[in-house]
Amino acid sequence: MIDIRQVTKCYNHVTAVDAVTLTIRQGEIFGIIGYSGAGKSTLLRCLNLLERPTEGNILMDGKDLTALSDKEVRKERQKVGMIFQHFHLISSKTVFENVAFSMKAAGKTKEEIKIRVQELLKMVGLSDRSGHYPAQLSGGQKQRVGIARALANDPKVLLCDEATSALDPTTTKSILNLLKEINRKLGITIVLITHEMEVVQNICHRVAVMEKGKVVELADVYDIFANPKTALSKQFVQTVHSLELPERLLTGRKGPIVQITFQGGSAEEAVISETLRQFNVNANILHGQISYIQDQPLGTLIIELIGSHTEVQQAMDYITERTNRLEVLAGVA
Ligand SMILES: Nc1ncnc2c1ncn2[C@@H]1O[C@H](COP(=O)(O)OP(=O)(O)OP(=O)(O)O)[C@@H](O)[C@H]1O
Repeated sequence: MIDIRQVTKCYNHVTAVDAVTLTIRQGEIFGIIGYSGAGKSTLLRCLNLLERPTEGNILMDGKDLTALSDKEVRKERQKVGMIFQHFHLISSKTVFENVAFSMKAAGKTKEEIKIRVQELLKMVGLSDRSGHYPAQLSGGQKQRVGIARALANDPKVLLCDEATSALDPTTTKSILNLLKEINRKLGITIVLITHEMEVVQNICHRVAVMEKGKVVELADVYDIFANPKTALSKQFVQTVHSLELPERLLTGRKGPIVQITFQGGSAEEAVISETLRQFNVNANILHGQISYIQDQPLGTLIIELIGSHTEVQQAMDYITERTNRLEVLAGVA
């Protein structure tokens, strides 16, 4: 468990992180999202004291890292692995040597290193690339080496600094799947920063949204998609879940156009067909999508409801009662 208590980091006159308090739970995948300059990297680097907070404390499993000397911090840092957007591999060393590097520094024997590196390369799917140099690898393969290297000293926590931002969408997916597998199989806590909501949707259990050095929203990932509270979270959610209707569809309709959000159980019920059976209205489907976040369905549907004023109103009340989320987009009857 990582306890971040009132952490502030200032650079001269810039407050990069501003009094952040949050707890990252053991074994979760925790996302930190924000636009460029929000303070994500600085906060992440404070977690293993690559940056010393100007104020506040970082507690890892109850131990206050900010109270330790630099030497003690270096020892504690071995419990935390880190992977980077641009991989940071040593170009003059082979894949094997890159992964082995920090194990040597930690005092492991040659035999221990050999066995462990082979294990790690197998886990990241690179057993056949052991003797290759970074320049001979694709971006995805380089990141796999980065992940193997980060796991070399059996860390409890893995920090990921925009780990997939330099990769294409397919490679991104495979790296995210690998991180998910590592989290599930090894129980390692993962903290990742990103500016892509798709990454959060794909892999995270909880997310903190950052703006100007502060955490403006903290929620389970499903909840942030189903019910984003701040304008910034809404913007991020819309980058993944946006049902934009052409302007011409919003005008000249016969009835109101409503957007319905189906969450959890309601996404699997036949709310619309039951509405049509109970009330004398027709529904014209204009747009819709259903996503699965942490295996939970989240659906959005935009329909035009056609019928008498009273029946349409009753139908809307019924849908609201069943789904909790109905928003009139245009043409109230
Ligand atoms: N070493 C530094 N010296 C001075 N200012 C810094 C330093 N590192 C970060 N900053 C400033 O702190 C603020 C937050 O930067 P940070 O890199 O943490 O944001 P970020 O959300 O990670 O952005 P990005 O996604 O672009 O990396 C920015 O205004 C940045 O210019």
